[in-house]
Order: sequence, then structure tokens, then C-alpha cells
Amino acid sequence: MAVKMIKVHGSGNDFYLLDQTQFPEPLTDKGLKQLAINICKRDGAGLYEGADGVLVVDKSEHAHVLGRMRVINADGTEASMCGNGLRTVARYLGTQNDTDNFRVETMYADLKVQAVADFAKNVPAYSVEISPVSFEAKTLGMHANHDAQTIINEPIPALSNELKFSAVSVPNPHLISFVDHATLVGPELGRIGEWLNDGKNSIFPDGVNVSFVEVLGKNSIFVRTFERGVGFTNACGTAMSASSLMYVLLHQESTDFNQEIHVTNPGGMVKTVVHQGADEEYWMELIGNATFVKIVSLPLDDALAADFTQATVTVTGEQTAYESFVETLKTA
Ligand SMILES: N[C@@H](CCC[C@H](N)C(=O)O)C(=O)O
Repeated sequence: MAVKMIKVHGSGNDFYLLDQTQFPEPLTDKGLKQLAINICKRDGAGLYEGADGVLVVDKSEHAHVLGRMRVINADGTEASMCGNGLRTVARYLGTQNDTDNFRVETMYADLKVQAVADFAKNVPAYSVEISPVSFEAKTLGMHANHDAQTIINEPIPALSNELKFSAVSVPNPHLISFVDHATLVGPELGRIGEWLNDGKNSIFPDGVNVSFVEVLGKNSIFVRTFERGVGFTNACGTAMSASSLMYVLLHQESTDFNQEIHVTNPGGMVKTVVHQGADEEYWMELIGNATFVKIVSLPLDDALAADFTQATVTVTGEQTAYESFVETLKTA
């Protein structure tokens, strides 16, 4: 049996999108984990250039929902959400069902998604809801600062004597620190990210996504992320949404609720809007590209055995358009 996957990305955060409805029976969780580990490897060991993870699309049993998305990180662990990936899954399901405003089931919520105006010619874009938000240590799996219930713009001495951190789940866990430019591009993010995701530390035993954020100007931030289960990524959608929330809560001199925030990242840019609902709950809109790079086919047994010799590929041409779009950002 052959497996067909689409190589997709949002802001250069890249994935293999696997629609399990192509199989008579979905893969087991063990099979999905093995597949992700095999195909995501970088440096020529994976399928083509590898990926940050696999986006698994399944049927949903929920009413008014077009499909279910699961997120398997490159190391085979499962994440509860993926903002950049959700945009591409929204495009995939929307195109299949000929609709552009619907919901997708994710681990903790059925999230609203919507097609929006293209970012540039041949650079389709989608807006997705990021929620639910929590600052609770229990939800975050956090045991820091003598088991503090929340950490909002506070030092965590076990991590750094200089930086302040905010811990927020959206619903995957994020640790956010506002830094100057030298710190943004320096080695601290890698050091802290690796330590917190070593599976041995007692602060985040299940790991955490770590982001450094630089305020660039009014309604404008740069976000660099070390992802749990992946390492450095070009961009992390939930991290950019969590960073935007903390930007609104901590930097009212520069931004506010309901304003469009320009978020640049190493792989491109997205826009976010932070909302507070009627019950005071926070939620974010994440707006960005949903690029389909190529369609890949290979025997499923080969993919599960990490043999990619029979793989065939059809390139869409969208990556060239995306790269031209990113070039325009540098001159803007
Ligand atoms: N890149 C994703 C987030 C992926 C999940 C993360 N690695 C985790 O384990 O929480 C995004 O765009 O949000």
C-alpha cells in the first residue's frame, strides 16, 4: 500500500501532512510515532529534507467539524496543538469540502479556522483560533520556583539570573521571555531550551517550548523559539500566539487587545490579534501562510522501515512564491 503525504509549512515551520482516511485502517499510535521519527530526520537521513513534525488528519465525530488534527513532533512525541500546522490542515480540509469557514477538532478544543486574503500571489493564508489559555502550573506541567501556581514576568533562578519568564499554555506549554537583540540571537535560548527538554529536569519534566521575544516597535515583535520535541524551529505558531498575549499583558505602552500585531520570525511573518472574551478568557487569532510545497508518495512499509528509495515527488511551485514573499519582507 502506498502512502501519500503533502509537505507543507507555515512560516517555514514544516510538516508532512498525512491524511489517514486514505488507509482502510488508521495507523496505530506506535506506527505514527515510528513514521514521524523516520521521515522527519534532518541532514539527509529522513524523507527528502525532513520536517519538524507530522500533521495527522483523521475524520472527526464532532458536530460541525470537518476533521481532526493530531500533531506528532519530530521525536515521535505528541503535542496538543500546532498553530502553523493548523493553518495548513485548514487549507487542506477547506479545499476538500469547498468551504472556507469551519472548525477543526484538536486535542482540547474544536478551533475556528478561516481562509483570508493571500499574503502574496500564490501565498495562500488562513486565520486560526488559538485557545484555551491557562497560566496554571498544573496545566503547564510546571514545578518551578518552589511550586509557584503561576509565573508571570518573574525570574526562574534555576534557568537564569538575568531573564524574566512568563509561563502560559495555549494549550501546549510555553515559556516566554522578553529580551534585547543581543540575547535574542545569542546562545541562551539554546542552552535553556535544551536543558528544559532533556527529560531529566524537575521544572518541566514533560518539556516546554521556549521563546525569546524582542519588541521591535508599536504592534511589532520578533519571536525565536526552541520547540519541545523538535529543537530550533523557523517559527512556532502557538509560541507566537502566546508571545503576543504576553506582549499585550506586559507591554501596554506598545500594543493592546484587538490590535493587529506583526510577528516576524526566522522563517517569515504572521499576524496575531489578542482577544478577551465575555468570560474574561483570552484567545488569539493567528494569521499566516499555509503553503503546500510538494506531494510525496512511497510504499507505506518502506516509510515505516525508513527506506525512502522508492519515493516520488510532485513539486507545487508554491515555495518559490513564498520565498519571493519573504524577500519583500526584508525590504519593507
Ligand atoms: N510548531 C507548532 C507547535 C508544535 C508543538 C510543540 N513542539 C509542542 O510539543 O508543544 C506550532 O506552530 O504551534
